[in-house]
Amino acid sequence: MQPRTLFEKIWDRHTVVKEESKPSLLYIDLHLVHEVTSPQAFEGLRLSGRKVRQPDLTFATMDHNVPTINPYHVTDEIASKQMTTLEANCKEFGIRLADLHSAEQGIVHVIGPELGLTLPGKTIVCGDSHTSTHGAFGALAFGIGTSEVEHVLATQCLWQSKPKTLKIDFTGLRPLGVSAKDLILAVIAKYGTDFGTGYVLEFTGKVIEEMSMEERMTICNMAIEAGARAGLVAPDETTFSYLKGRKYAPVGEERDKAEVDWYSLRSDEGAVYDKEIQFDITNLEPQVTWGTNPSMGTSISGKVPDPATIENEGERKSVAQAIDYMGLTPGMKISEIAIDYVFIGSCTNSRIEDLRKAAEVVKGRSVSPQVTALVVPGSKQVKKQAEEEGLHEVFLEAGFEWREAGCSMCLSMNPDVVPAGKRCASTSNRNFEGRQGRGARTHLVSPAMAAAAAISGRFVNVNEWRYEKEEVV
Ligand SMILES: CC(C)[C@H](C(=O)O)[C@@H](O)C(=O)O
Ligand code: SF4
Repeated sequence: MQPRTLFEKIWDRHTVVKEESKPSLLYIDLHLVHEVTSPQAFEGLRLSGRKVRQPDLTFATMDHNVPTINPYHVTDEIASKQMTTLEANCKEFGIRLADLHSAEQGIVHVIGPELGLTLPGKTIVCGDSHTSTHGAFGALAFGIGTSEVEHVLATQCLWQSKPKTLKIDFTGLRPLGVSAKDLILAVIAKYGTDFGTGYVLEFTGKVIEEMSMEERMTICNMAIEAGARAGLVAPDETTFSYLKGRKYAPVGEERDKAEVDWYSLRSDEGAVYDKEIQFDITNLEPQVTWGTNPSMGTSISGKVPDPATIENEGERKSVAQAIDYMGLTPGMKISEIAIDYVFIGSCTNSRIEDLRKAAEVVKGRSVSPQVTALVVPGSKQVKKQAEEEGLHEVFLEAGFEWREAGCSMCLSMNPDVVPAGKRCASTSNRNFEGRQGRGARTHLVSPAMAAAAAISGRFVNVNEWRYEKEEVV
C-alpha cells in the first residue's frame, strides 16, 4: 500500500460511500451539540418524524449563552429559549446533556477532550467552527452547519468533499516563553486567513512533539482561522497519557489495543501531502493582533502598519479600515497600546495550563486601575481544579473577576460584552468587528500576555518580566 497521511487513514476508515469526483459519505464517531446551532436541527427531525440514529454517539452541553456571574439567571429571551429547548430536545431524543447543573458543563471544545470523548482516529463534528480543536488528538474534527447537524443526528453520516492535505512543519527551537498561541498567530499573520482553504492542516515538528495536549489544542483550535477544514496533530505518548483515566476513554486491555491502533494512524514515512510549509520559530516573539482579522498581527516589539506604505490597493484599504475601527495610529508601537479590558478564557485558552500560565504572571501583582479583567474557566472541571490549586485566589487578590464556565466574552451572546470603543486584550480566537460587542476592539494574545497587559494597562513583553534576559533555550 502507498504511504498515507494521518488524514487519509482516518478518511479511508470512515468512508461509507465513495464516488469519483463527488462528495463521500463519512461515518461520524462523535457528534457534539450546543444550544445555538441545534434547535432547528431537532425541529427538522421532529417534523419528519425521525429519531436520533445514535444517541450514544451524541453529547450536548451549554456554553455560548451561559451567564458567567450567575448561570441560572438567564435574562435574555433568546438565550433562555435556546437553553430550555436544548434541554427538552436532549430529553426527547435520549441524548446526554451536560446542563448547567452538571459538573461536566463547559465549552463544548473543552469538555470533549476533558471527558475522553475526543479520541484519536475518530471523526468528530459539531455545529461549531472551532471543532478543529479536537484535531489535536489525531481525530478528524470539523464544524458543520445546522442542516448538516440534522443530517448527522438522523443518519450518523455526513456528505463531505475530500479536502487536500497541507503539512505545516515547525522548525527551530522554541524561544523561552513563546506559547502555542504565539505560534499559531504568527503562522496566520504570515500566511493569511485563507491559506488553509480546502485543506486539512497537519502540524509537525519537534516543538509540536514536545507540546502538551492543551497547547496542541490551542494550535488546532485556530486552524479554522487559517481557513482550513481541520487541524491535526499525530497521536503519541503525550496524547495517550492525557487520555488515561478520562471518563469515556477506553481502559485496561481495550486501552492497550486502542493505543496500538492509534499509533498506527500516524502519517507513514514518505506520505505525500498536497502542500508543505516550513515555519521557523527560532526568533519568534509573543504576538499581538492590531487589526480586525486574526492575520492582522505582529510581534510585541512590532508596530501598527502604516497603510501609506502598502502598495496593493485592496490591502491598503483593508488595513486603513481596520486601523480606523481599532482606533489606532499608523506606525504606533504595539507596546504603546493601552487597554481597558482583559479576557482570559474561550475554547482557545481557558484550560488549566492556560490559567496556570496567567496566574504565574499575575501572582503578587495588581490589575491596573483602569482595566476590567476577567478569568473565565472553560469548564466546571477546569474551574474546580484551578480552585483546588488556589489559582482563583491569585486572580482575585490581583483584582481579576473569577467567573463560571462558558464562552463568555469570546463573543457577544451572553452578558459579558466589551462596551463600544473599549479595547480588550483577549485570549480568544477572533477579533472581527463587533465580535466582543458592538464597536468593541479586540487584540488577540496568549494567556501570559493577557495577564501582563492586565497589570500594565498596555501591551508588554511578558518575557521581559519573567526572565531577566530573553535567553533562548
Ligand atoms: C455560535 C457558533 C455557531 C460560532 C461558531 O461556529 O464558531 C461560535 O462558536 C464562534 O466562535 O463564532
Ligand atoms: S469559546 Fe468562542 S470560539 Fe469557542 S465555541 Fe465559544 S464562542 Fe466559539
